[in-house]
Amino acid sequence: MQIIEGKLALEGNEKVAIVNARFNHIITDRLVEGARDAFLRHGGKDENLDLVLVPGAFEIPMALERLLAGGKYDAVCCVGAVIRGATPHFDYISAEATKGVANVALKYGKPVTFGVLTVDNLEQAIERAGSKAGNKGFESMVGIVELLSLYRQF
Ligand SMILES: Nc1c(NC[C@H](O)[C@H](O)[C@H](O)CO)[nH]c(=O)[nH]c1=O
Ligand SMILES: CC(=O)[C@@H](O)COP(=O)(O)O
Repeated sequence: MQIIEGKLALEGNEKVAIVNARFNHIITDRLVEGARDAFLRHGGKDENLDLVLVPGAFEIPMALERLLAGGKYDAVCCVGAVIRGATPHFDYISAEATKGVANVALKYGKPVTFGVLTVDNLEQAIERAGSKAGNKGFESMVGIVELLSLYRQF
């Protein structure tokens, strides 16, 4: 049986964008740090990494669409933090961000990962932004590294 999988190493010439939602930036800034760390530690060059800032998670899909349509980037890592409040707003923002990113990714066939936290409270967000539950930004960029290697094979 042939197993086709990506390597956890960049070639060094890949151009990648991070789309970050500023909302809850106390959290999302940490996700960006994790994503950048992963990119550099897996062979990426800092001059090949761009950070695109949008107001909130709801705006991530449109920024993703414009970045991929422009053809400048080999992959896009999306990060954000949607934290449940007192109203159903959380459900709408989370759903639209998730489905929007998925739909755009399928349209362009380039590596896109979803590192947007959708959590019930700030403590859960902190745990996933560089503490006891890891860093979702780092994890999402590792996914980009793997997909860039994988998609070269087919
Ligand atoms: N409550 C959160 C938001 N809300 C803002 C929306 O994402 C959007 O920017 C606004 O509705 C204007 O279109 N965004 C997050 O990223 N996280 C939240 O917890
Ligand atoms: C995810 C959100 O939009 C949330 O932060 C909004 O809080 P609230 O539901 O209390 O207005």
